Amino acid sequence: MFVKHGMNSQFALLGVLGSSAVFRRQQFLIRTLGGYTNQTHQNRIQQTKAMSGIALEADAEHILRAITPTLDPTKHKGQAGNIAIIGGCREYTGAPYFAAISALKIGADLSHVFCTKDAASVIKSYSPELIVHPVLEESYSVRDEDKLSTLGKVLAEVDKWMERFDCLVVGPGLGRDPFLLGCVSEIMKHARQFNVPIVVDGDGLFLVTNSLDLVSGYPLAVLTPNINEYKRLVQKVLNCEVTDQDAHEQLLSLAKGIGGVTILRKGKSDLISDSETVKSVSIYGSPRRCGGQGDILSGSVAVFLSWARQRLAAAEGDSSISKINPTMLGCIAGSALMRKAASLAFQNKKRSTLTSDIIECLGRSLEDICPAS
Ligand SMILES: NC(=O)C1=CN([C@@H]2O[C@H](COP(=O)(O)OP(=O)(O)OC[C@H]3O[C@@H](n4cnc5c(N)ncnc54)[C@H](O)[C@@H]3O)[C@@H](O)[C@H]2O)[C@@H](O)CC1
Ligand SMILES: Nc1ncnc2c1ncn2[C@@H]1O[C@H](COP(=O)(O)OP(=O)(O)OP(=O)(O)O)[C@@H](O)[C@H]1O
Ligand SMILES: [Mg+2]
Repeated sequence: MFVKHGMNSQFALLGVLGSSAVFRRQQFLIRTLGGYTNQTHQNRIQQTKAMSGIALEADAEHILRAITPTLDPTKHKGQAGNIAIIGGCREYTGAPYFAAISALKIGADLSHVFCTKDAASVIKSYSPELIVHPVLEESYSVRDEDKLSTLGKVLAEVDKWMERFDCLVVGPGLGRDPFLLGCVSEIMKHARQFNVPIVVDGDGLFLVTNSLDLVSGYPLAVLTPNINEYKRLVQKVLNCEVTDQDAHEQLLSLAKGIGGVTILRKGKSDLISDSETVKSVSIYGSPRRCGGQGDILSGSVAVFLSWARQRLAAAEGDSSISKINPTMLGCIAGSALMRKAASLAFQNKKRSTLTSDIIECLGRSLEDICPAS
């Protein structure tokens, strides 16, 4: 994992900061993100603004530049990210594919999909780039007396890989089969034990809304609800209806109510909160609402969250940025890139824009903001 590969010693840190490109990125971070340290005066001002409903547009392009790693010939495979999607069942094979391929297109080195057997061969046939594990089982394929041993096998398969993952994305195209969701709950508990960040989307949010303990109090959990998923979360946790008038306060309360997880509320503007602060991403975007855009977002957030953790680990010991929350950075960067790619794709394809067209624009969108060389 990044943090393991990260250079922890003081000597290494000086080496990192000595490189002018990296130093400039650190300065970006300090300038644009210092406000995330909830003890700072600036943040208290931001908090007050958030409470009064003023939009706090994130400086998303600066964040993208600050956390995107340079392409360095000394790096080896895996250091730019090893992402795993837990999703894909009989009904849905597109969603896990979209999330996994987006992670690669942005710059992750490896992208895995853990799905049901039915879904695996279909997903493999979409792309040879993905590493597909046909390990999950739905109720219809397991006899009651075999359920315990099947759960053990599923966990053993995922655990073999867990330590190597920089982030899990739980939920794209997962379905809602009770036995399958039970297995995924256990996978999430193991991920927490290994301190692996978890982005929860799609049917993962259906699971989590009914079992909040799976993420509650885990600072490396990110929830990315759409309009329906957000409504269900608000009803369950806050016991009220969604409000757009006090959207910031409600999001803060929701993130606090789930023990400080980070929530990215998708919509016309994406609103992001880690229970301490609220940021919005409104730049770019597309009027097309084709299915699958949220899956691109979840794969993107996983990559940027991993890169943000790596960047912050490299600056370990620098008190000015040590309290910056990597989950906020990952969400802001993922949201901005997804919206820029959607906007570019729409310029070309207009009404016929599809999720695959947006995925094709991810590389150029990042290149425009943060050139590879
Ligand atoms: N091409 C694909 O494979 C795509 C798959 N998707 C996946 O589709 C799943 C649902 O996402 P949505 O954004 O549509 O979710 P929403 O919650 O926005 O809407 C789903 C609708 O279907 C109902 N529903 C879904 N599953 C049900 C079940 N088992 N029993 C009863 N009602 C059920 C819900 O109540 C709701 O009305 C997710 O796993 C998501 O990742 C989407 O990401 C879109 C693209
Ligand atoms: N009205 C809008 N204007 C601009 N962008 C939007 C709008 N609504 C959503 N988006 C963007 O589209 C992306 C996906 O959001 P959406 O609400 O479609 O997710 P979803 O329903 O989970 O998608 P999926 O079909 O993949 O499940 C988000 O990054 C969000 O920024
Ligand atoms: Mg979705």
